[in-house]
Amino acid sequence: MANQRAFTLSQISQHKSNKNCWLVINGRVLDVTKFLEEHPGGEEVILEVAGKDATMEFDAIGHSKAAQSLVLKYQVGVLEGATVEKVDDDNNVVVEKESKSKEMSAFVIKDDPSSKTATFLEFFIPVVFACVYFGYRVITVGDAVDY
Ligand code: HEM
Repeated sequence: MANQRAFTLSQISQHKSNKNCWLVINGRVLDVTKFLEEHPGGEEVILEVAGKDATMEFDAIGHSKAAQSLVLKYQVGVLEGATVEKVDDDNNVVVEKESKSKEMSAFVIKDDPSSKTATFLEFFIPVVFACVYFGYRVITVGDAVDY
């Protein structure tokens, strides 16, 4: 599991050289020192945002899904106060079981006894009317038949 230690922006701003380079992307604090030389976009662009929140710059490039997954590899913590989405190994956002059940509760039909009575009446009243109507028809049609 990725490191969840919380850092403030002022702590992160202490790491902005090519020997010690941190930045924030989507609330994740990344130590990208070892990645600088490997970065396909060059180390200069990263050094320009070193020690800062680089989410806007990162998103503006339209980094591939592979690049977004690579971000997780360099995570050393989270930005204090930020909400970080949990992701699985394929970088898909993981929906927490707790929040799932909260969403689902909107669709749960409460076990309310008064709603059971209402359902029963909704079914029973039309049946009674149908029986009365057919009974009436049988009697009146029977009367009308001329033997
Ligand atoms: C840990 C953070 C980062 C990772 C893992 C990363 C990864 C990558 C990768 C894999 C590519 C190749 C293209 C792609 O697959 O999208 C790329 C390209 C690039 N990245 Fe990053 N990147 C990071 C941060 C940044 C930041 C903060 C900036 C800008 C301030 C930036 C600017 C660029 C640019 C300009 C390119 C070249 C795009 C092109 O040639 O079309 N990257 N990056």
